[in-house]
Amino acid sequence: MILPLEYKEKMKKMLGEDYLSFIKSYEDERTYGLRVNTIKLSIDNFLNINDFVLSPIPWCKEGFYYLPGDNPGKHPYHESGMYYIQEPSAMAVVEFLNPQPNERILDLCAAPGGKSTAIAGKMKGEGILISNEINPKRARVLSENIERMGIENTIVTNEPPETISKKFRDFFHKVLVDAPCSGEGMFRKEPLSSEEWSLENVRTCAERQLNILEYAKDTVMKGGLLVYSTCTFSPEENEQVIEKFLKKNKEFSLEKQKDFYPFEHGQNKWTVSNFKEIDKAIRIWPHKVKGEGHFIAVMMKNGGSSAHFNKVKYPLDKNKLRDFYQFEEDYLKRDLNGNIFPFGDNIYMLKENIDIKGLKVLRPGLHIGILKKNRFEPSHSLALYLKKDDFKNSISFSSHSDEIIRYLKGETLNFHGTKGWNLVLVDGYSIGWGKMSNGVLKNHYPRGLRWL
Ligand SMILES: C[S@@+](CC[C@H](N)C(=O)[O-])C[C@H]1O[C@@H](n2cnc3c(N)ncnc32)[C@H](O)[C@@H]1O
Repeated sequence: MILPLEYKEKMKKMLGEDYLSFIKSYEDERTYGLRVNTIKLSIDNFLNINDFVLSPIPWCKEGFYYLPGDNPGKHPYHESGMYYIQEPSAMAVVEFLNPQPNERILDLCAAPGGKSTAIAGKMKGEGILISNEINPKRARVLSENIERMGIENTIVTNEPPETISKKFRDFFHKVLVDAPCSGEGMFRKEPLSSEEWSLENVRTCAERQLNILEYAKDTVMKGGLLVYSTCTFSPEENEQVIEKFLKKNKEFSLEKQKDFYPFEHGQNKWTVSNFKEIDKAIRIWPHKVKGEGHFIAVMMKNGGSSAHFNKVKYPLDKNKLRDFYQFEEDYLKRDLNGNIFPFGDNIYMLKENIDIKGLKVLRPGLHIGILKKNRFEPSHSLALYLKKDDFKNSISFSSHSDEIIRYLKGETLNFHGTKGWNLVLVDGYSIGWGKMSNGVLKNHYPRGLRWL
C-alpha cells in the first residue's frame, strides 16, 4: 500500500520504536467483523444456524471475525437483520458507552449506523435513542439500517449538531460523538482514502470535531456521559481535541476506564500542555490488536443529576386507526407494547414519545405501516421487528433454498398456505411480508431492497 510520505514521517516521529511494527501492520490483511443483533436472536441461536467460519472478538461478546470469502453481507441472514457488518475495533466504542435499557441516548454523528444499532441492541427496546446524521443521503442509509435490525425505540433525524443542541438541553443520559475524522485507521480497509490525507485536512477535522463537541455538551444531562471517538491516529484529532474541550468546559471530566489488554491509553506527550488526565482515554492500535484502530474518550458532565424531560402525548384518533386495529385483530398474536401514533398516513410506535417538533425526522419510531384507502398495509420495519410467534401466519424458507433467493429477488411464489398476510421467515427469523391468495404468495419484499 502506498502511504503519503508526510503521514509516514509524522507517525514515525510519534511512535518511535513502535513505528516499525505499526507500519508493518499495513502488510497484513485488514480485519473483518460482524456483530450479532441480539434484538433478533441470541448469540447461541445465531452460532447454531450460521454457516460462516467465525472467531470471537475479545472486547465485544456479540462480535465475531469472519473470513471475507464467506461474504456475510450477501446472505439472506443479513437481509433479515441477524447481524451488522462492522469493523472490529469500532465495536469497542459502544462497550465504553455502556448503554442501558430505559436511558435516553443521542448518537449525534450516526450514519451508517454501526454504533446506533449496537446501542439499540444493548437498550433492548427500552428507553429512547436519537440517531442523528447531518448528511441527508447518509441519513437515509442509517434509517434503512435501523429498519433492517428491527429496532423499535429509535428516532432517526437529519440535522446539524447546532439544531440538536438547541432542541435537547440537559436531556440525554449518554451522548456519543463518533466524529468525522481524517480516517487514518481506515487506510487498510479503503486504500484510496489515504490519497485524500493531508496535514491541512487533519487540522480542519480537528476544528470541526471540537465544534461538534461544543454543541454536543449542552445535550448531556448533569451526571450524564459524553463519549468521543474517532478512527484516526493523529493526536490533533484525539488527545488535543479532548485537552482543549476539557480545559474550556470545567464541568466535564475524563472517566477512568477498566484496563483491557491490549488496548492502550491516551498519551500526555501527544497533548499540547502535557495534559496528564488524557491517560484515561483509550487508544486501539492495528499493530496491537486484530482491528483497524480507534480513539475513545469517556467524559462525565459533573454537578449532580438533573434532566429536562417533557413527555409528549400524541392525540389518538381511533377512527383514523380503524383499519390498523382490524389488522391487529386479524393477525397479531400479542399487543404491540407502545404508543401507536399516526404521522400523516403512516403509523408509528414508540414506548416514550418525546418532543421532536421542528426537526427533520426520517423515522419517528418503529414504522408499523401505511393507512391506504379502506385498508392497512404493514411496513417492512414491522416484519423485521416481529418474531415468528407474534404473527398468526408465517412461511419459513431455508437459507439454502431457491425460494428464499427468489423471494429476495421479488418473485411471486406458488405456495399453499393461509390466505392473507404472511410473515416470511428465513430459518425461522422474519425477513419480510408476503400476501397469500389461491396458492400464490404475492411478494411484498421492498422494491428498493430486492436482489438483482
Ligand atoms: C465516523 S462517521 C460515523 C460512523 C457511525 N457512527 C457508525 O458507527 O456507523 C462520522 C459521521 O459524521 C458526519 N458528519 C460530517 N460532518 C459533520 C458535521 N459537521 N457535524 C456532524 N456530523 C458530521 C458524517 O456524515 C459521518 O456520517
